[in-house]
Amino acid sequence: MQPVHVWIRSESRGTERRAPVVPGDVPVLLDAGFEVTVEESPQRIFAIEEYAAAGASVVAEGTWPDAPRDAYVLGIKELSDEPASLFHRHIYFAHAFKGQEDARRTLERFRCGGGRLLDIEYLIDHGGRRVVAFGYWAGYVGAALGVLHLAGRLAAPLAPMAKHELDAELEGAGKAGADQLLALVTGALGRSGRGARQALMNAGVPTTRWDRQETRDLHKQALLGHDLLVNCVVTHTPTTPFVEQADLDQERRLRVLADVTCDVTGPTNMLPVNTEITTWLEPVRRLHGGTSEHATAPLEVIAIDNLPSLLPREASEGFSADLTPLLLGLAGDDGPSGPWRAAGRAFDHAMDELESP
Ligand SMILES: NC(=O)c1ccc[n+]([C@@H]2O[C@H](COP(=O)([O-])OP(=O)(O)OC[C@H]3O[C@@H](n4cnc5c(N)ncnc54)[C@H](O)[C@@H]3O)[C@@H](O)[C@H]2O)c1
Repeated sequence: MQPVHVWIRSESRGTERRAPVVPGDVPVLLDAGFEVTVEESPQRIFAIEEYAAAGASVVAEGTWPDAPRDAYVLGIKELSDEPASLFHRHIYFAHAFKGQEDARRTLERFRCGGGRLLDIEYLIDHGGRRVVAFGYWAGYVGAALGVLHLAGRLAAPLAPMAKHELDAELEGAGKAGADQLLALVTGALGRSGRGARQALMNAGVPTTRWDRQETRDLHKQALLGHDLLVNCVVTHTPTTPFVEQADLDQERRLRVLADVTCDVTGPTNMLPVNTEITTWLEPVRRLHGGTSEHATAPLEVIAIDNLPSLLPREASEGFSADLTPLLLGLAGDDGPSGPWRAAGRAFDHAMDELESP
């Protein structure tokens, strides 16, 4: 077994309250012989005292550039802009392998310092499936926001909350008439689809579930016959979109799209009537004013790309439960386990692309 040092850094984004490993999972790493260091953080949902009580070493916020060279620096979202060169092995969601904004700059920083990026999005199993993701709580919050908006109970700006507060709102919405709504979840068998179904169940909203099989021959009228569509589909092959511009002038019951997938500019956007995300400040945007001819209501969209951050405690707990056993795989005598090797290959590929003209 190889000695491993995991350094949990503070998040650079002020609204990011989640943690990749929760205090309750620190002993799992310590018992396996890991060294665990945690940076202080003003916004993290878990107090630093909880990490200290669990046995982690505590250091000041933002000190990871001074971490021992062999430490794995672990976070969730983007790094701070400094230092310019990165020489550690970093584990986080960098969104830097598909030509996204800032991708090149991020990769250049790794090249400059000789560090490595093990992007959590690229931790996959033999079947190519992601092994750790925030999907469940994204679906839960996405569906909840859709119901609350339809019930006239969504107050902006949004802010991180506790699950019991959100559930109380959902229950209230159900009692106030949301249980008369009809919801459709697409991608219903996936991680976020399951979360969405649970939130709708908590609100008492009758829900239709569609996954690949049910959308093979898309029944557009059936789709438009729901008040709320919660889209949780992941697909890499362009297929018939669920809602297109031409559908909006049709007679329809559909009033709100809660787009959990948020693939708003991608070639496989299943809701091409929308091409922009919405935000915590303005969670809902109007896409169509409705038609007098059919007496149809306006159509609105909620497409927030950081939904799990609104339930930071539950999102962190679920994520940590999946990530912690994987971290143990960093210590293998024969080198890191399969998912880490897959993430390493994705990084090498991205760096090769960077070099090519
Ligand atoms: N908005 C956010 O804050 C947020 C947070 C986390 C994840 N996400 C995104 O949510 C999406 C869902 O993630 P997940 O973890 O639930 O994925 P998942 O792979 O667990 O589930 C996707 C589901 O889509 C189904 N599917 C694929 N093609 C379909 C089709 N044509 N019709 C119907 N169903 C189809 C699959 O069978 C699967 O059940 C991802 O794009 C992810 O990046 C968004």
